[in-house]
Amino acid sequence: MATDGGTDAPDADRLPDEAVLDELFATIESRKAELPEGSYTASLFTHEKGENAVLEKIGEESTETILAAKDDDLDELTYESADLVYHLLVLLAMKDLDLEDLRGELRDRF
Ligand SMILES: N=c1c2ncn([C@@H]3O[C@H](COP(=O)(O)OP(=O)(O)OP(=O)(O)O)[C@@H](O)[C@H]3O)c2ncn1[C@@H]1O[C@H](COP(=O)(O)O)[C@@H](O)[C@H]1O
Repeated sequence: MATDGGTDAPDADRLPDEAVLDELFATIESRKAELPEGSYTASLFTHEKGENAVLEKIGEESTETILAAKDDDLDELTYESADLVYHLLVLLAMKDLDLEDLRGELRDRF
């Protein structure tokens, strides 16, 4: 897991679980705007091949998620799912989409 590269990240011990996705996305958007050195997330927004790198990661993490599920390894499934969701959120931010777009799409399916 990446270390925090800035001062805007929430205190994980005090953050309610239901706020984690919002805080993660806000951190990703902050990295996109401020591009701090040493941040893996920022590197994805600055690298020439950043979009391809994210797409490749989504492919890799999807495969690892599938393999964990097939192995019934629930810890690994949780870990790989988190990697997958993180990279998916980076991709949304890269395309100027946000969690509201995702929530709206899901809400429309109810
Ligand atoms: N949730 C994540 C997160 N999940 C995965 N990653 C990074 O994604 C990269 C690729 O993941 P992998 O699992 O593939 O890691 P790997 O070590 O290359 O392993 P392999 O699969 O290649 O063997 C690693 O560098 C991970 O650290 C993440 N990097 C950051 N975050 C969040 O983003 C915030 C900002 O982090 P910075 O990127 O440091 O600014 C952090 O506080 C976290 O909340």
